[in-house]
Amino acid sequence: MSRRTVLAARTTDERPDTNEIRALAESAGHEVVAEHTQTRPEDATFDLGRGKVDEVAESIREHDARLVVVDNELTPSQFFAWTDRLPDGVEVRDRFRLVLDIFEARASTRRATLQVELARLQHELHRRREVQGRDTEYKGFPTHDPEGEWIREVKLRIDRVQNRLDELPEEGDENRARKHDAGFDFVALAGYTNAGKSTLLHRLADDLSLEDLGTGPNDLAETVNVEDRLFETLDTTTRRCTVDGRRLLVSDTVGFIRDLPHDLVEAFRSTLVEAREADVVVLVADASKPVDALRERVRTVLDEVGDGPVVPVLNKADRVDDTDLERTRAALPDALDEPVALSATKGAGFDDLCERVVAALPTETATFELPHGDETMGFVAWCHDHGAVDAVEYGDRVSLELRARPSVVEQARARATDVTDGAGADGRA
Ligand SMILES: Nc1nc2c(ncn2[C@@H]2O[C@H](COP(=O)(O)OP(=O)(O)OP(=O)(O)O)[C@@H](O)[C@H]2O)c(=O)[nH]1
Ligand SMILES: [Mg+2]
Repeated sequence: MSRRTVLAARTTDERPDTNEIRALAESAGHEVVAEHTQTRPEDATFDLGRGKVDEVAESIREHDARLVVVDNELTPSQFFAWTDRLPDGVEVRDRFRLVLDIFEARASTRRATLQVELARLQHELHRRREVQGRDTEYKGFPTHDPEGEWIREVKLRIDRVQNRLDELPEEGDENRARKHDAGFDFVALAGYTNAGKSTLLHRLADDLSLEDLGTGPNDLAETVNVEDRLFETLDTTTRRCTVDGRRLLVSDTVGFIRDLPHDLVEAFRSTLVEAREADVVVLVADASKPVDALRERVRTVLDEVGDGPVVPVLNKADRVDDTDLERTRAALPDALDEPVALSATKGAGFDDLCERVVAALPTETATFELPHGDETMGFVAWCHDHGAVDAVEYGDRVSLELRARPSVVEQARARATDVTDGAGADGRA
């Protein structure tokens, strides 16, 4: 529900940057009418100082606001202290609850809905544990629970949701191995929320007019028309494309955000596995962000994506001039390779990206020489289906150069041996 909203943000040693929390509040559908910031250590009662909380309360009256968003994670007691200090009927959201609200509103698949439910319950469990045994009676929140009954009840609900999640069909390791053997390479797009991952995925698949594995026809329109809706994608979408003869399964993943609440990260772990298990991760960053914010965002994502090859992308290059782009390039963490500058909406930089992704894939090459015959033709067709055939020549014998995943090349060698053995001639692999 949309509400007139006042923001409150505190950081310990620098002026708080409210851009992100504002974008989050707006993504949740709220109208931000005022903001109040403070630089100081955390106050145990409110997080911000008491005087600042009173200033926020005053601002709420003045602007007739109904909601306060605090850009930190509040403890249960801070949460209730805020509610007590504000005019009646005004609600409080901290960063966690706001992000959860957005996730809840966006969840459109059964998996995403259950994952959000799991995160909410886990958070509830932590809160209950925190207030367990305290004397204070928080509004509507029982604290006297000597038998631990409320905690048991939440745990039961967590088990129930977890069981339902476990029952959903998984893209398991077995499936992945089968697709690898069939010649598919896995590429994951990972990045901060709103960096342009979904736009890039659509462009990659559409530009090459390749088969779409299961996204609705309207989701591009939705993605492109709405400016800066955070956490647009909550479930993994996978599309197929062929680049330089290699067949890729490219997955979009849920976006990251600074301080993404731990319970949410846990709940969405299966989506993140997509990035961790990929052959190559394309790390998408929004080049139009200020350099410091961008570096921080890239680090946040890097921490989560595992140790495999990473191709960094500076997307939205259309929004910055060359000087700024160079500055951004230089500011990326040293551990990263040179980034690819790209515009997913304008379609620039795709050739570079494709080249870099293919170069990062696990690859082996082999040359085969085989006798003419039906079996060899079958072998040639198999190679085309499972990898990139860089050359085929039909001379005295058929000669073929294959470039593919090492496991595919291994299968090809076995098949070539069968062909030559069957033909009673010697083949060379
Ligand atoms: N100017 C410009 N805008 C872009 C570009 N790529 C994406 N956008 C816009 O950035 C916004 C976010 O794009 P998405 O593709 O939804 O971002 P995402 O990374 O999938 O976001 P989440 O699903 O929330 O993690 C949309 O409004 C896009 O139109 C680009 O290259 N240039
Ligand atoms: Mg997305």
